[in-house]
Amino acid sequence: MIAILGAGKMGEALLSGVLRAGRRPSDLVATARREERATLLRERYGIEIVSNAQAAAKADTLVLAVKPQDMGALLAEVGPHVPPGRLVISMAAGITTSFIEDRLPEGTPVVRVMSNTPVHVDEAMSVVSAGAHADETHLHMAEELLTPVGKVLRIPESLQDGATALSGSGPAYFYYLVEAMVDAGILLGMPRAAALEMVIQSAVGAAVMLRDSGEHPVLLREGVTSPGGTTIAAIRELERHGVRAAVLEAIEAARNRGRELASG
Ligand SMILES: NC(=O)C1=CN([C@@H]2O[C@H](COP(=O)(O)OP(=O)(O)OC[C@H]3O[C@@H](n4cnc5c(N)ncnc54)[C@H](O)[C@@H]3O)[C@@H](O)[C@H]2O)C=CC1
Ligand SMILES: O=C(O)[C@@H]1CCC=N1
Repeated sequence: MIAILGAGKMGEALLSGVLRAGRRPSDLVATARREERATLLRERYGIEIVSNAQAAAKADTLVLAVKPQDMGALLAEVGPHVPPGRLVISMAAGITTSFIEDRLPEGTPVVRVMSNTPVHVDEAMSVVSAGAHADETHLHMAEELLTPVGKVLRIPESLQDGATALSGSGPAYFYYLVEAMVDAGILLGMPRAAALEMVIQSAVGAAVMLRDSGEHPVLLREGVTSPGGTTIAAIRELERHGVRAAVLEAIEAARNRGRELASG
């Protein structure tokens, strides 16, 4: 049995993905802080909503899906109820496996995961790292849980904060660019709906070519950039405004913020 502790946005997305992948609602339990949330999850997925202590006691795999700031309190609550040897999977940004291990019974296997919101459409990017007591079997169990909702990559834990900045937050950067491009369409006199459709389809087309062509992004961009044409006029402005440096600094700032989260 899998328990999702703190089934908010990410926890619910994983929960629904696991059910789409064919697990039965009776194989899952979840916990929620508010009663309305518990009722909604029960009605939407037909799963049992229990207390954190009950979930910790009955599940073989515990998925911790609360915000980093709530992790200390959650572990203090469930720590005494986790039987030895249970697999604990954390989805939280910044929280290290040692932070979790220190608050659970000695020897608890912990796998740290960073996923992203495309879990909703089975296109997530998830990265996994083993804690001190997690072995191949535990990594494999985490991968089995996450593979139905997208791609999974193993990385050393030292790269987890970087992965959080790159792929955990990644969808937000693309949405931000889409917003800005739609604004540009409005500036050029287009109706908002038309601008949105043009930008979204361009994003989808570009993403599919990136994923399926095997070409490096530089070559794909060169394919769009005609000598003396329109694209290079835009690229010159992006370069002049330092967009590449801004992206590097933004993602580094996200990585640094991740490092701060474990300390509260
Ligand atoms: N939103 C995102 O794009 C991503 C979030 N994450 C990570 O996933 C985790 C969850 O994030 P979200 O789903 O966005 O947050 P959220 O706020 O939607 O979900 C957390 C849920 O936990 C509940 N909760 C808090 N303490 C609890 C407790 N003691 N017992 C039971 N329930 C409790 C809250 O009421 C809330 O419903 C975070 O640690 C975040 O760093 C990871 C990747 C992407
Ligand atoms: O913004 C955040 O802290 C979370 C972690 C990765 C994406 N969202």
